[in-house]
Amino acid sequence: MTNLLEFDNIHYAYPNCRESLSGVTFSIKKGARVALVGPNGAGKTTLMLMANGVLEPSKGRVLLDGEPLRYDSRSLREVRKKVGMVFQNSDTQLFAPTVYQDVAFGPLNLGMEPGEIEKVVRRALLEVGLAGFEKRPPHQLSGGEKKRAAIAGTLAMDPEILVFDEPTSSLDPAGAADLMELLDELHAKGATIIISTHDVELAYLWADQIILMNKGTVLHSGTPEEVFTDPALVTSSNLRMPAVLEVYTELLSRKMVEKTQSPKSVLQLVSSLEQNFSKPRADRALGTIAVCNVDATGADEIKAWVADNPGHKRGAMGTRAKNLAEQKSIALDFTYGVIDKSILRALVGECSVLLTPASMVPHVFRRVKTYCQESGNTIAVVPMNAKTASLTSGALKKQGPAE
Ligand SMILES: Nc1ncnc2c1ncn2[C@@H]1O[C@H](COP(=O)(O)OP(=O)(O)OP(=O)(O)O)[C@@H](O)[C@H]1O
Repeated sequence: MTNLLEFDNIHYAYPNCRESLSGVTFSIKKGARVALVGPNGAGKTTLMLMANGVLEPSKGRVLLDGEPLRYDSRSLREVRKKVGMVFQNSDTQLFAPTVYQDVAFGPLNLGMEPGEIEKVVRRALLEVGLAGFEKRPPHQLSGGEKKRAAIAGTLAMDPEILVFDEPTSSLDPAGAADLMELLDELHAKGATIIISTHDVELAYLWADQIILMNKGTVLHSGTPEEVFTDPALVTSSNLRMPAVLEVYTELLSRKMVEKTQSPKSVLQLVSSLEQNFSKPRADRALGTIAVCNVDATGADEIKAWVADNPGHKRGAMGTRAKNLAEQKSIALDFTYGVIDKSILRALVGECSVLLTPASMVPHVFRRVKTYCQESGNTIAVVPMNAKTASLTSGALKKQGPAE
């Protein structure tokens, strides 16, 4: 895979200050999920502002698609079409009298036709779960809604790379989980995503590349496992190990689990323990997981299915699925980490149904299938209807049948 974005020996000092970035070098591949991780003042925000040319390095180069960034206004316009930035504080990004006008601002500046603007604004608002919010003044929105409106403004430009500074910092746990699901959806549709965070749990679980920073330098660029299983590296960046790894390390030292791939989630940790204490048994009755594509299934069909299957736990991924559940008074058992939770329930013989947007259906099938391959357990994952089944062929082709 080629490098989409490269930082080559970047130095930067704010006026009359000492250097905030000192010789930062790393690259990002197309389609990556990257987390810049580091303590306060590490230089994460400053580096992100380099990604779409808001700041120009005092020394070194930023390369986009192999081409060094140029800082004249015409070149910067092109860069900002490709690299969208969502700031930590949404209030600095939202300024128009209505949500519609805010989201339309970028496309309007690009000189898009009014008909086209309307299309992209409606699509962006639908994507972030804010359809119907067009006329609302942004300052009256909740923190989570403001964040989504700011993301819609960026999506309206259809960027290839999305950069989020501390995306979950002002959100409650449910809001943060919703937002990360939205990022997963955008990633599933092909976006390259970069976030900054000091939340090690989130970075460890979500990213496939970690850029560990401290004091304006990169300590390490590598996989989450490489970074977070190295206690010296974690300590040198004033961070701590993710809780699940800390528990795993303790269990390892007591020989209560075998040394295998480091667990990323409670599910994987439980699987390691289970492998040691009770080998998976072919005769054990496991629950099934039904998956429903909410983008192509009528709300009444879903409600009827749920009524016909009262024993199933219910989970929803993404705002559209959660909104639908709320509108139709479908009580949810899982609203975050839903795939892992449904697998955990299946392991004790309980069935679940997951309501998900179309883009996440193949992902659910792949995740369950991967779990089954790794654990030796066999959990059936089934499409709720034909409109969901049609989305699963890619997932099944890649990894063989799901059941
Ligand atoms: N506008 C500015 N003027 C002067 N110095 C700044 C400015 N913005 C940031 N700095 C300094 O640059 C360094 C890096 O700050 P930066 O905000 O990039 O770090 P960060 O890793 O994003 O921190 P946080 O996690 O707290 O947001 C810090 O020493 C900070 O004081």
